[in-house]
Amino acid sequence: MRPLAILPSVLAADWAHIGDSVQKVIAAGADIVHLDVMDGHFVPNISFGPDMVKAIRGVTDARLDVHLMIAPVDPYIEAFAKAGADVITIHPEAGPHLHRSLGAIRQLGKKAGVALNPATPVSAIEHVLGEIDLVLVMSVNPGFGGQAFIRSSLEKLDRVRAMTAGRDIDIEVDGGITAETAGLVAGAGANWLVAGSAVFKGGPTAYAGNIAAIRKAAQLARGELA
Ligand SMILES: O=C(CO)[C@H](O)[C@H](O)COP(=O)(O)O
Ligand SMILES: [Co+2]
Repeated sequence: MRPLAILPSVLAADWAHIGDSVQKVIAAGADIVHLDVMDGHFVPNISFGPDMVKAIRGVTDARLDVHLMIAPVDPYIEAFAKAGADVITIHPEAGPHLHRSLGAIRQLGKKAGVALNPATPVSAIEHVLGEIDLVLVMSVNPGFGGQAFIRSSLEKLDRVRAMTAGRDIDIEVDGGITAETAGLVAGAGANWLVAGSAVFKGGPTAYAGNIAAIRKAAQLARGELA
């Protein structure tokens, strides 16, 4: 089994104290930081750009997982790589040549991911399996935190697991992940669990308990706990 990771999405962090929030959530047990970049065009919301990634890079050595919900994506890949991303994930709909964009990410020395929207078929990754390090299964429609988990993503995770079996590819799930849904997605094959609202709810004193509850549910589903 591939290592389990819990990734807080800073979309739900305290943006007035972003550096502090990120450092506290890492100290509370988070494994990797998930950064949602939205352009108001590919998705109906605007978040932040490479300068925010650079600022967060400046306050932590933790891995940064940058989820690009922007189109066109190609002109911005290098800026996010230079800003300090470790993983860059793109949507197949965001550029004309997915294979080329993935190659560009790896050329910059970064891990490359493909994100599948709820309506995007798993076949979108079939011919780029050799070019990716990660598949991100969206379990909400992209654009906002705090949405309800879409259950059909469980079947999609199953299919992604079958398609990527035997390859060095992590399976990430993003949207509506809580202590309740974490076990379901981990049981269906996800090993990177993104959670925004469910990690940051209750403020800094609650981060450790929130992360532990998500991790425990996932570990139970993976058969790692009695
Ligand atoms: O990519 C995203 C939205 O497009 C976010 O990563 C995701 O929604 C996380 O937020 P929450 O855990 O609150 O659902
Ligand atoms: Co995301």
